Amino acid sequence: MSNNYFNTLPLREQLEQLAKCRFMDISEFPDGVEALKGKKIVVIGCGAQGLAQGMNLRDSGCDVSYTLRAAAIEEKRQSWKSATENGFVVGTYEELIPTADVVLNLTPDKQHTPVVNAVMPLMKQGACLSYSHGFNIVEEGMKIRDDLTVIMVAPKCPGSEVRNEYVRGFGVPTLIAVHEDNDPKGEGLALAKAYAVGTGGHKAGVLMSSFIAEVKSDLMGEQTILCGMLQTGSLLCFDKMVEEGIDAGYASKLIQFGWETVTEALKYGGVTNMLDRLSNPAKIKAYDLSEELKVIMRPLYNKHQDDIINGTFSRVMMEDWANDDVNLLGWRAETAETAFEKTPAGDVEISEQEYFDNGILMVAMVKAGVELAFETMTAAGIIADSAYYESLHETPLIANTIARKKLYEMNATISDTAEYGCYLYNHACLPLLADFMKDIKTDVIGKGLDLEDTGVDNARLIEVNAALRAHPVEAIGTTLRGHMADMKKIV
Ligand SMILES: NC(=O)C1=CN([C@@H]2O[C@H](COP(=O)(O)OP(=O)(O)OC[C@H]3O[C@@H](n4cnc5c(N)ncnc54)[C@H](OP(=O)(O)O)[C@@H]3O)[C@@H](O)[C@H]2O)C=CC1
Ligand SMILES: CC[C@](O)(C(C)=O)C(=O)O
Ligand SMILES: [Mg+2]
Ligand SMILES: [Mg+2]
Repeated sequence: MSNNYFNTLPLREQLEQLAKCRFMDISEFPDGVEALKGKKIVVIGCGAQGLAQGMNLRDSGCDVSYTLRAAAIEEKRQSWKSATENGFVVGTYEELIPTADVVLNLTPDKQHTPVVNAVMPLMKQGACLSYSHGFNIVEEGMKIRDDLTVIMVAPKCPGSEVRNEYVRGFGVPTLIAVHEDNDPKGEGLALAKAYAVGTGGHKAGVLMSSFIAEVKSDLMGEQTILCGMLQTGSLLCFDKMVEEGIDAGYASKLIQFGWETVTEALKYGGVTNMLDRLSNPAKIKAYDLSEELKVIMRPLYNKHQDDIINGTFSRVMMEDWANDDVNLLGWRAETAETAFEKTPAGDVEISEQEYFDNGILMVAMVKAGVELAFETMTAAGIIADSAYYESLHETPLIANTIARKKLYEMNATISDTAEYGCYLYNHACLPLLADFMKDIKTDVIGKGLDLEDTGVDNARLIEVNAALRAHPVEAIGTTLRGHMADMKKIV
C-alpha cells in the first residue's frame, strides 16, 4: 500500500516498533493531570470514546469542550445532544480549534484524514493532536504539521466501559505513545501521561507503547477474541440450543448474560479461575473442547494477524470506506436479523453458577479465543503485557456490552473499524466450526452435564490443572492484575 507507513519501514524498525511496550508503574504518574492544567482540551466528536473520555477528563479537573461538524450542530444530532446535555460547551471548528492547546481526534477512523486536514490549518502553533487509535498514522501514513505534538492515548476498552469503570473508581488499561516524527517540544509524554490519568487509565495499567504496536494488536484483539469470537459463539450456541429443543428465551438469556458472567471470573483470576468455577468433569470437558477449538481456529487467527501486519486488512476495509460502507452496513443489517438478536431473553431465573454449569461450551470458546489471540499476537512481536490487555482483560468489558443489548450494543459501542473486522471473522468462523458443532449436545450448552457421580481420573485432572496454569497468559495476567487494586466487581 502506497500510504501504509508500517510497510515503508525496514523489518528491523518494524520489529522494534512492534515490541515497544513498557508497563508504567503508578509512581510514574506523580503529577496527575498537572500537565493539562490551564490547557484547553477540545474534543472532535462526541461518540463512544468522545463522550466517555471527555466526561472523565472533566471530572478529573480538565477544561474540556467539544467541536462537532457543522451539520451535527445544525441538525442537533445525537453527538450534539450528548455534549450539550452533559453541560459541555459545543462549537464549530472555526470557533474552538484555534483556542485549543490539545485536540482529541475522536472521530471514526474512516474520517480521520478529512477531519485532520480540516482542523490542522486551524490549530495554533505548537498545539497537540491526540488519537485513541493509531490507524490514521500507521495504516494511512498521515503527515502532521511539524510544529504540532502528536500523541496517542488508547483505552483498551469500549467507550461505555471507559466511563463506567471510571465512575466505579477504577479505570481501563490504556496504551500511550508519542509519534516520533512529531514531538518538537519534547512535551508529548507528559501530556499523554496526564491524559491517561485524566481518563482513569493509570488505575488499571498504562503501557508506554508505539502507534504501530497499538494498531497491530488492537486490530487483532477486536477482530478475534474480543468481538469476532463472542459474535460467532453467540450465534452458534443459540442456534444449537434451539435445534436441540431448549426454550429459545432461556437460550437467549444464557448467552446474553452468560459471556459477562463467565468472563467476570476471567477478569479476576484469569483462565484458571474461570475453569475452576466448573465441576471437575465439566472443567475437563471445557478444556478438551477448547483444545479442539484451538486446532480448528488457529489458521484463522494467524490469517487475521498476517493480514493486519501486511496491510491487507486495512486495504480491504478502506475499499469499503470508498464504497460508502456497503459491506459494513449490510453485515450490520444481517446480524440484526439473526435468530439470537431477534429472540428476547426469557423471563427465567438463571443463577450465577448455572451460567457456568450450562455454558461449558461458552467457557471453552473464551479460553480458546483468549489463548489463541495471545499466542498469535506474541508470535507476531507484540509484547505479552499488551497482548494480555488486548485479549484476556478486555473480553469481560466487551461482554458487558452484550449483556446490555446483545450484539447490537456491542457493535454499536465498538468502533466501525472493530465492527468491520468482527464481521470478517464471523463470516469465516461460522463455516469453520460447522463440523465441530455437529457433535455438540446440550450437555455442554443449555443443560449441563447430567452426572450422578462427579468423580474424575486424578492424573487427568492434575494434567488439565497444570496446563491451565502453565499458559503464558496466566503468568503475565497475575502480574498485571496485581497492579489493579481498585478493580470493582460487576457481576
Ligand atoms: N469505540 C470504542 O470503544 C473505541 C474507539 N477507539 C477509537 O476512538 C476513535 C473514535 O471512535 P468511536 O468513539 O467509536 O467513534 P463513534 O463512531 O462512536 O463517534 C464518532 C463521532 O465523530 C463524529 N463524526 C463522524 N464523522 C465525522 C466527520 N466526518 N467529521 C467530524 N465529526 C465526525 C460523530 O458525530 P456526528 O456523526 O454526529 O457528526 C461522532 O460524534 C477512533 O479512532 C476509534 O478507533 C479506541 C478504542 C475504543
Ligand atoms: C474491541 C474494539 C475496540 O478496539 C475497543 C473497544 O477497544 C474498538 O476499536 O472499538
Ligand atoms: Mg481496542
Ligand atoms: Mg479498536
